[in-house]
Amino acid sequence: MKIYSADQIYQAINTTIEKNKISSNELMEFAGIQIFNWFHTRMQGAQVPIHIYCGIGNNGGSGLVLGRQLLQHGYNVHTYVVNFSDKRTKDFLINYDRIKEFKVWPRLLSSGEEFPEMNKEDIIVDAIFGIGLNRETSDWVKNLIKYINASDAYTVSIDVPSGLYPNHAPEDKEAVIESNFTLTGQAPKLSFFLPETGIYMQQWEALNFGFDQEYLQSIETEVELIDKLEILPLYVPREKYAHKGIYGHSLIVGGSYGKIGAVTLASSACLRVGTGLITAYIPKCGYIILQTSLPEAMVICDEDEKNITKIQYDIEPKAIGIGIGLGTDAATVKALKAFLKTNKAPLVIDADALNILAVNKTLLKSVSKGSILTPHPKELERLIGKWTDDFDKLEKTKAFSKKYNVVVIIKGAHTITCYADKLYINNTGNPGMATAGSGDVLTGMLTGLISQGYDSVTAAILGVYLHGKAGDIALTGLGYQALIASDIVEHIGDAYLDLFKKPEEPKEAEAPKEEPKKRKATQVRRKR
Ligand SMILES: NC(=O)C1=CN([C@@H]2O[C@H](COP(=O)(O)OP(=O)(O)OC[C@H]3O[C@@H](n4cnc5c(N)ncnc54)[C@H](O)[C@@H]3O)[C@@H](O)[C@H]2O)[C@@H](O)CC1
Ligand SMILES: Nc1ncnc2c1ncn2[C@@H]1O[C@H](COP(=O)(O)OP(=O)(O)O)[C@@H](O)[C@H]1O
Ligand SMILES: [K+]
Repeated sequence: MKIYSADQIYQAINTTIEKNKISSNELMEFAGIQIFNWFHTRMQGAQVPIHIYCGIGNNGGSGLVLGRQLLQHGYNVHTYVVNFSDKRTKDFLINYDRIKEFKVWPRLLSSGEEFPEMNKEDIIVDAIFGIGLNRETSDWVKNLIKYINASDAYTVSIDVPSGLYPNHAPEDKEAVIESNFTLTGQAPKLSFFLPETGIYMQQWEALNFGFDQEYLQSIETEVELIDKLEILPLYVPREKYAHKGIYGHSLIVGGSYGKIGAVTLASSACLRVGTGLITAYIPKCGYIILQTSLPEAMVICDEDEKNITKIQYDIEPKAIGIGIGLGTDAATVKALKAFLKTNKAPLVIDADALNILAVNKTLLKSVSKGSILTPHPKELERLIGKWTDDFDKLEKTKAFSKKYNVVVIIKGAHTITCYADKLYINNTGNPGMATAGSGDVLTGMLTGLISQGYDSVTAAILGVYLHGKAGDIALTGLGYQALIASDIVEHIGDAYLDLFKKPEEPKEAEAPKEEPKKRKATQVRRKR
C-alpha cells in the first residue's frame, strides 16, 4: 500500500476537486459521511455521549460534518471548536454554519476557558489538527490535549492523532492525542509506523475519503507499506524438476567461543527459507556443536579455536551472511578487512561485522554489490551517526544507502527496508520477537533468499515479511514472553504456506494482536 506524503495528499485533494468538478466542501462532506458510517455501523444508535473536538482547519471541518451527521441520526453529540486561530478555513466555516441548522451551537474553547466535563465511558472524537499542523501548539491547546488524554475515554482521531506532524517528531511528547483508533484518509501516514510517533495510536483504519483513485494510483511514493498483497507477486515458486544446485549455496560466516548458537540459528533459518546448500564457516570450537545440532549443514573451520582469523574456503557461495556471533577480536577484524577486499558475492552483514564496519568506514567501499546491512537501532547509529528524530533517521539512512549502494534494513517493530530513496515498511512481526537471536534468524533467511536468486531488495522485503509472519504464527499458543528465536525458525514453513491461504482483503485495519488494552499505550508506558 502506498504511503503518501502530506504534499501528495494535498495534491490529491486538489486534483480530485478539479478533475471531478466538485467543490472542496463536497469532498469534505463525502469524507465526513464515511467517518459517520464507521461510527453508525458500530454504535447502532447507542446514546453514549460523543464529544467532538474540532480545530478551525479542514480536519475540524470534517469533525463538524461528522457531528451534523450524528445529530441527524439522533446521537448524543457535544461539539467543541478549539479556537486556536482566527484563520478558519472556508470549508470549516461552511460546516460551522451548517451544524447550526440543528439548533446546535458548538461550544467555543479558547485560552482560559474551562474544559468540558467528560466521563471515561464517553467517546471522544479528535478533529483538532490533521496533516496541516505546522508549528508547536499554544500552551492552552496542549493542556486541552493532556486533559483529553487524562480522561481515559475511548478516543477516535480523524486522519491523524492531533499533534503529530507529517515529517518530524513532536517537540512536546505530551502534546499529542493518544488515540485508540485513527480513521485516516485513504492510506496510513508514515508517522504511524515509527517508534517515536507510532506510540500515539493503537489501531488505524484507512477510509475512502473520495480522493481520485486514478490519480492516487499514478503517484509514485517514496514509502510503501508491505503486506501479503505486496508480497505475493514477489514470490517465485519452486520448480518441479529443480535440484539443490538451482537454489544456491549459502555461506554463513560467524561465531566465536560462546556464540556458536547464533550461527546454528542463522544456518537453520537459511535452510528453512529454502537454500539448496549451506556451509557454516566457524572457529574450531563450534565444529561438534554445529554438526550435531544441524546435520544438514556443512562446516568449514577456521584454524583458530575461538575466533575467526582467516576467511578462506574453496566453495562458490551465491550469498554470504556474515557477522553473527563474530566478536571483534583484532585477528577477526583483520580477517574481515582482507575478506571484503576480495569477495564478490552479495553479503548480508549483521551484528559485529556492522560494528567493525562502523569503526572502519573506508571498508564500506569494499562491500560487494547487492549487499544488505541489517542494523538494529544502536548499530545503525554507529553507521550513520546520531539523528534528531525518526524522520531524520530515515533521511540519513537513505543518504547512506545511496552513498554505498547497499540495502539497509532498519530492524525493530515495523522494520523498514531502505534502498536509495525508497522505504518499505513491514507490517508483520510482534514484540515477542524482541528476544535473543531473532536477528540471527533474519540474517540466515535473507542469505537463503539471495542464494535462491532473489535480488537483494526483493530478498529484503520478502525476508523481513516472512520473518515477521513466522513470528506471528509462532506467537499463537506461546505468547510474547515464551517466544524464542528457534520458534521463528520452526514457523518459516508456515509463513510460506500462509501466503497461499485465502487472499486477504486489501488491508485497511491493523488487526489487533492481543486483547485490547484497557489503558492507552503511552499511558501504560508512563505508568500513570
Ligand atoms: N476537502 C478537504 O480539504 C478535505 C480535508 N480533509 C482533512 O483536512 C486536513 C488538512 O486540513 P488543513 O490543511 O486545513 O489542516 P488542519 O486541519 O490540520 O489544520 C491546521 C490549521 O491550523 C493551522 N495551524 C497549524 N499548526 C498550528 C498551530 N500549532 N497553531 C495554530 N494553528 C495552526 C494551519 O495553518 C491550518 O490552517 C486533513 O488532515 C484531513 O483531515 C479531509 O477531511 C478530506 C477532505
Ligand atoms: N517489538 C518488535 N516488534 C516486531 N519485531 C521486533 C520487535 N523487536 C524486535 N523485533 C525483530 O526481531 C529482530 C531482532 O534483531 P536483533 O536486535 O538483531 O536481535 P539479535 O541480535 O538478538 O539477534 C529484528 O528482526 C526485529 O525487527
Ligand atoms: K485529528
